Amino acid sequence: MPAISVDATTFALFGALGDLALRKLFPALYQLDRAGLLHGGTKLLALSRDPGDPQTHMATIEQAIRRYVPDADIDEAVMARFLGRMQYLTIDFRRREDFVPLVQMVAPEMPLIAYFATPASVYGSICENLAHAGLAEQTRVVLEKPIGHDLASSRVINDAVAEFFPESRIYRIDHYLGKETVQNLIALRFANSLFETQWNQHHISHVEITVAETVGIEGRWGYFDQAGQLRDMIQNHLLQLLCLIAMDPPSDLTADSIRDEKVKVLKALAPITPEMLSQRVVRGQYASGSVNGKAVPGYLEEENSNAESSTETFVALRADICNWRWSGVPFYLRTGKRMAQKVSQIVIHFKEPPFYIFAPEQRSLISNRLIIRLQPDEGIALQVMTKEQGLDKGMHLRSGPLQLNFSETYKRSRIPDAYERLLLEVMQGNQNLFVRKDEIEYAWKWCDQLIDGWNRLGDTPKLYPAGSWGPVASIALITRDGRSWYGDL
Ligand SMILES: NC(=O)C1=CN([C@@H]2O[C@H](COP(=O)(O)OP(=O)(O)OC[C@H]3O[C@@H](n4cnc5c(N)ncnc54)[C@H](OP(=O)(O)O)[C@@H]3O)[C@@H](O)[C@H]2O)C=CC1
Ligand SMILES: O=C1O[C@H](COP(=O)(O)O)[C@@H](O)[C@H](O)[C@H]1O
Repeated sequence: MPAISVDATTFALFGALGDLALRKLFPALYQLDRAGLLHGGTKLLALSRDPGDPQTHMATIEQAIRRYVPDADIDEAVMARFLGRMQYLTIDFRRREDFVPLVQMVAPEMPLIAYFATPASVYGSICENLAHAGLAEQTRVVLEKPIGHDLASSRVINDAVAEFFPESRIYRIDHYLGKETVQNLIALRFANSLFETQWNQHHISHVEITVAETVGIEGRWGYFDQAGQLRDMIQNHLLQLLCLIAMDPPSDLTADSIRDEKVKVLKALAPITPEMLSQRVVRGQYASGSVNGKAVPGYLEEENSNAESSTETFVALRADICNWRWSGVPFYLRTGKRMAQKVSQIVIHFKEPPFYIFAPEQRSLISNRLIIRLQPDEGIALQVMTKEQGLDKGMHLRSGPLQLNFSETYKRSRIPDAYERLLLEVMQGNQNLFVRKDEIEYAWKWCDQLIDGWNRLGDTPKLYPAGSWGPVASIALITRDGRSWYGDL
């Protein structure tokens, strides 16, 4: 039996036949059921405007689960139980009258979780219609990212939702916060005094955050071309990672204590003016190339593409945090599609010892690094200097890792998908892993100035071959400061 207890809920998935629902959300819900983490009384409502036969739609959902859940995890008894919880309803989320049959399907005594796997432009209508149907009081709403495409549009959406729901019942998803290794950042930093005493500008020279993907835009041109990598990845996932690395210790683990500390970091990010852009930020767009030995088209040759697009698929930048802890410590961020390798990692580079007593030619070797690998091969490595072994070696130094690989050390067969964790947290009414309105707004404010600068300068992205580490200029961005991207890779 699982150690945690979860109350019965009605879980209504708006956009049940969309890409996110089929690829991520239903498989995650199935895994929760398999793990015994869905209460026996929990009901699932699959909501979509497709008027076809409900049985056909349920079959589509079942097929998606069978496709995206590993074969070894498919248990026919669980599948039957899972599908038995589900009802399908055809509903246009903008039409008030369509919510009447929904009310009949919602158990009045249970919390209703309304998950919006839809474009953000319909969030306001769904909230208004839920409220009009008399369902608001029992409802927690879950909003997918991105919320808007800039500060102004995010405020419009957040305000439309806030008209009907208090902040305490709004769950804004950033799925990186549900990744086991991202949560580990909090344990690593605040449960080990070893690190926390070193975690400042006295001891750290710089920080790298890399989220490199090998995938392209996976048929999502319509969405992605309007967004670009800055809005799609930096505004949310990478800035959240930066906050978790840079924030001061929260006084407890409550949602607001953690969020308060994250907001302080976002507020302290130094502006990057248009004059600084060329030195601090590099935009790229992938051209054709080869990824993992397979030829792939360039961004402008993707399905449904527009050959004129100057949307970026890569961003590298240097961010500076203006506070006592981080003054003079650059944070180098980079993320891109169609890169050489899928890897998300954070590298903390520590400063050299204050006085050097070893052979001068070995000086360049000396550097302690903490490498936090978020995916794949989740783990932590601390690069430390030791003496080379052997009578003939004298005091020759070498760098080696103290290594913790999570799957090997803890013999865990499966690291749960981020959505499993996040869905469970919503069911438990716990907001720790969700993003507060002001976090979203400060993140947009900082990203907006970059986009405004690009627009003002008429900036166009630099091409990089698919399967590489991005435009050459992204290497110059860091070598200019006498450093290099760790490992590349
Ligand atoms: N897909 C992904 O990997 C990720 C998605 N997201 C976010 O998740 C959300 C969903 O994305 P995704 O699944 O890719 O998008 P899709 O377009 O695949 O799915 C959205 C679904 O919402 C439905 N819908 C839209 N308007 C209405 C309406 N008025 N009434 C009823 N149904 C409606 C669409 O129906 P129809 O087809 O009829 O238009 C569609 O089934 C978005 O906010 C996106 O930004 C976030 C991170 C990753
Ligand atoms: O939110 C998004 O994230 C994915 C990358 O997520 P990961 O868990 O595979 O690292 C990205 O591909 C997508 O464009 C973006 O919308």
